[in-house]
Amino acid sequence: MAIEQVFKDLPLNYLQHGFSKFGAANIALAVLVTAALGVLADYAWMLYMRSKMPPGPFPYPIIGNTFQLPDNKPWIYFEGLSKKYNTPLITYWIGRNPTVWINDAWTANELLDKRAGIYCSRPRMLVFAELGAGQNNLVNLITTTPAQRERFRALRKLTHQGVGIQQVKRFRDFQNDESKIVALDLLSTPENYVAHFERYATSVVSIIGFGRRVSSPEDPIITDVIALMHRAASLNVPGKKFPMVMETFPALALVPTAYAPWKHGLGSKMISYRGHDFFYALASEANEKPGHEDCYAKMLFREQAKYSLKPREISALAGNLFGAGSDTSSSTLITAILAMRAFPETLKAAWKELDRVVGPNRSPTFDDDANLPYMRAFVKEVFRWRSVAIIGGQPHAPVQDDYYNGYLIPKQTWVQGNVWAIHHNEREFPDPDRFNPNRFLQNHADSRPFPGERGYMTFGWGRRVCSGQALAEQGTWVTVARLVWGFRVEAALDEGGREVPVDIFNYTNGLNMRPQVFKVSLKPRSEEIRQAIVREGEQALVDLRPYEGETKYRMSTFYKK
Ligand code: HEM
Repeated sequence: MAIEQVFKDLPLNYLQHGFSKFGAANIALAVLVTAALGVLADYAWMLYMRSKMPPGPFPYPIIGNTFQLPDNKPWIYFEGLSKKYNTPLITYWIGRNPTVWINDAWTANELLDKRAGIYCSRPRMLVFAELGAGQNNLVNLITTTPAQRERFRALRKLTHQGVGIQQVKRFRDFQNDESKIVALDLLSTPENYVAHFERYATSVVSIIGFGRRVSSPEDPIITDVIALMHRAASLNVPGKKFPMVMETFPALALVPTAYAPWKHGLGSKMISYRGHDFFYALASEANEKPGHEDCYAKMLFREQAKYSLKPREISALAGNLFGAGSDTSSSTLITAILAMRAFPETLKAAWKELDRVVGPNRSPTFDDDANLPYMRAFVKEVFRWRSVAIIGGQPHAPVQDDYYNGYLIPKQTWVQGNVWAIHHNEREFPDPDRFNPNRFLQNHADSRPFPGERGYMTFGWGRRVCSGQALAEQGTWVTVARLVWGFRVEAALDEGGREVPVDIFNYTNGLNMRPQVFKVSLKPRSEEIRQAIVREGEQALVDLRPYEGETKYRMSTFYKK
């Protein structure tokens, strides 16, 4: 409804009558008193909830703690609050909306893993869900009713049929080949390492989803989708600015976009948004093309009738491969390079192992994993040191009121795992900013107890744990192992021949974070290794030929600002 219509529909004649009968001043006073009583009652409710919920800074009426937030990286601020209040759980009010932040691994494990049946839902989310990737998208599904839970199970099952742990072994050949091409590309244009990683990550999910590889870093599927993901990631960081405030005042989302600057860049419930039509077009195109019968898009259309899949669900499931899988995986590889550049002593230990087990005439493959314990620890430390989904992705929400150490966590509260704080706790990870693979070596003096078998919480928890975890872990392992095996990662030199320093804290401010662009020198470790990279890379290009292909669709054609 246009805003003009709202004013048109107001019962103005009643207002005029009221003004003449009671006087404008009296009416204004009555309105003010009612509003003040409303704010007081609301604030009393906030304070009552505050007295029951985990501790945190004192909220103000209506605005809560919003304006106490720092401009950047609130996860560091929440880590500080957790230390200040000496509690793993912090309640923080954005407007009138309390979020419970979990800052400790054991508490996260207790609530989100052990009580997974309670913490399996998502809260109502305006920015990410209703105006973003869609409320019916698996990543945003609320699971408070039996019908919602049934839908969640169906969509999650379909996702696992596509990229679940049982499936990912069959992707190893092309994932390995794409990673060989990264090494080959780094020989000729090492300065473009970010673009090579983005191409790799996008190509892998594109082959899985659509049977089509992405051969150029300039392919719009990369540039468009990753740009969109960065925007979504920055919008979803709790902050002082719009649009997070819509989460506490959902009515703001009803204002037409033309009159609502806080909504620009977001979608609308009414029109095609967030690239849904684009992903549906990509999926249909793949479905109609002969060949690659096992690709995910074809599977979705085959299962459409059985699961009563709506077009929007097909597009969301297919689009999630890119949305959840390309920026995350490529950002993790950039972090790996930063770690190698900043902590060269860890490369020496890895080279010793790789030279003994693999040698210079071939690169490491999945079969070497069991014989490369240091390399395995190295990749685990990459996931721990600077986890890309730094606040654990979207919030969880309990489906019923719950209590932890006597504190109330009301049904449908935002519950956010602060992965930064969890992975920075000195108790589990002494000297946490040091990149130290030894933490993950069995019985090493630097290793400490941590809940769960993996030793990190990079992929989330419980029933919402990342559906692409196995795919991301195996791809990151093989690519990082190949990069370490193949390259000397050293300081870049400026025009004056001086080493260009790197800053291990200089990260973007998104919900998915990555290092800000930094300069680094990547050179093959030896002539034999260089030749092996060329030989393997060229063979990989041949082996990947069946996946070559074009799409006629562009996201920009569909995506409306
Ligand atoms: C390094 C790479 C990745 C990281 C660090 C990562 C991390 C995460 C995290 C933290 C969550 C939220 C978990 C929670 O709410 O507890 C998540 C959810 C999800 N991820 Fe990933 N992810 C990665 C790669 C992928 C890939 C490659 C795919 C698919 C191809 C994928 C698909 C998904 C999906 C579908 C969800 C939503 C699950 C749900 O809400 O039920 N992710 N991921």
